[in-house]
Amino acid sequence: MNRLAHIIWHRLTGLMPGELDANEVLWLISPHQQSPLLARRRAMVVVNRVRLFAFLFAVLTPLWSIVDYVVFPFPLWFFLAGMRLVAAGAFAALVICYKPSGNLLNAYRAMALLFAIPTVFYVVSHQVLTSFDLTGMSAAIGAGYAFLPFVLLAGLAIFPLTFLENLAFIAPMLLSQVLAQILSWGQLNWPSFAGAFWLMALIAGVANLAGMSQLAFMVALVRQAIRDPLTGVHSRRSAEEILELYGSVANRAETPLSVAFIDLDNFKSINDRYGHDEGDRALRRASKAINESLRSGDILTRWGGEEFLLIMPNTRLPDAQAALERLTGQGLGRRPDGTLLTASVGIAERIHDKASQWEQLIEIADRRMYLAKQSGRNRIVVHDLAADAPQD
Ligand SMILES: Nc1nc2c(ncn2[C@@H]2O[C@H](COP(=O)(O)OP(=O)(O)OP(=O)(O)O)[C@@H](O)[C@H]2O)c(=O)[nH]1
Repeated sequence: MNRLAHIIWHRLTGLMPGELDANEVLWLISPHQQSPLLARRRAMVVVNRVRLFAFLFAVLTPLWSIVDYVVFPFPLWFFLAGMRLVAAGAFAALVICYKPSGNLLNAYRAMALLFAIPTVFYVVSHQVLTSFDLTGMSAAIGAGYAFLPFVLLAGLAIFPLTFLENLAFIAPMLLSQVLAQILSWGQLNWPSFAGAFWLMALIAGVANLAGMSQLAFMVALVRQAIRDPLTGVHSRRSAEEILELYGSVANRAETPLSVAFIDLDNFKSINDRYGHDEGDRALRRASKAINESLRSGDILTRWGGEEFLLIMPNTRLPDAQAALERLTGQGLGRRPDGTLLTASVGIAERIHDKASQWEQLIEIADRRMYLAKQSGRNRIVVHDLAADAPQD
């Protein structure tokens, strides 16, 4: 049974573009536990697309009044033109007020507003149009208003969203379609309503798949951009982005943020004695050993060469020190001669070290790491005085 489930899962994930691993496939279902850098990039893309859409709607919505003017009786045109102006104003406000901040909640809000404006427009215009007895060309144009929900649902396809995020947007749109029909209960034509609703559900399904497929490509691209190719841990560039993100969150929420510089000891001798390839393998073993002892939420990055930077959000200095003692106590893998690979570590914490900028925090941790080296290596330094005892 387990094997069957494994085969099915394997086949399904094989359908996904971008060669996602099992964890990443789950990221297509729900935003929960997505990497903060992916969430940040997604939030930027979503807000930028909301603004593009809103700009197009702000221009096109009032322009359509010209067509309405030709085909509709004056009172109906007047009412619809007023609504179009209000909607265009709301779209323009979205373009002006929303800037991509990298915050996913902010991006959801922008999307909800983008979709709420035409949804309200649709529900109200549907009411008004059904109260007029339209014939000929005006009836044909009036019927065109009923396509708005279809356009909205199809528009979801341009956003890189997870399955559940898409559902959260699709459900209210389908519900408002039902609501619009119920409000005009008298004229309800059940077969045509059921047909239209079925078509909407199909479009929603296709848009959901399109959004997830965009997200899959984005996950693969972000992974390539943020990972160090040798060890697979975060690269220095992404470390700086993470520090920027976590630093500002910690400053705002007044929460602790610890960073640890982990510099492998006497690494040059591995290269010199056993060759560069053996050195690479030792680096991979070290990053694996550190990764395995991390708590979820801690982020390991390769700062350069044989130097790693561990970012520990919401962690006070004594807790960070205890975590690093546990880690270095086990050794960071083995050297080719079988002895333990050790490291010199410098730790700094935002509140304890009064560092409001992440650059200061890095500087302090780096200085302490050099103190650890000077004091004989294989030790952890958490203050600006030389350490006196090795780890083992
Ligand atoms: N194999 C391999 N070696 C690397 C890589 N990046 C940096 N190095 C090597 O790491 C070594 C770092 O040497 P040093 O800075 O002298 O430091 P160390 O020998 O670890 O000595 P201490 O830091 O003082 O304990 C150099 O020989 C670099 O060539 C890499 O990606 N692969």
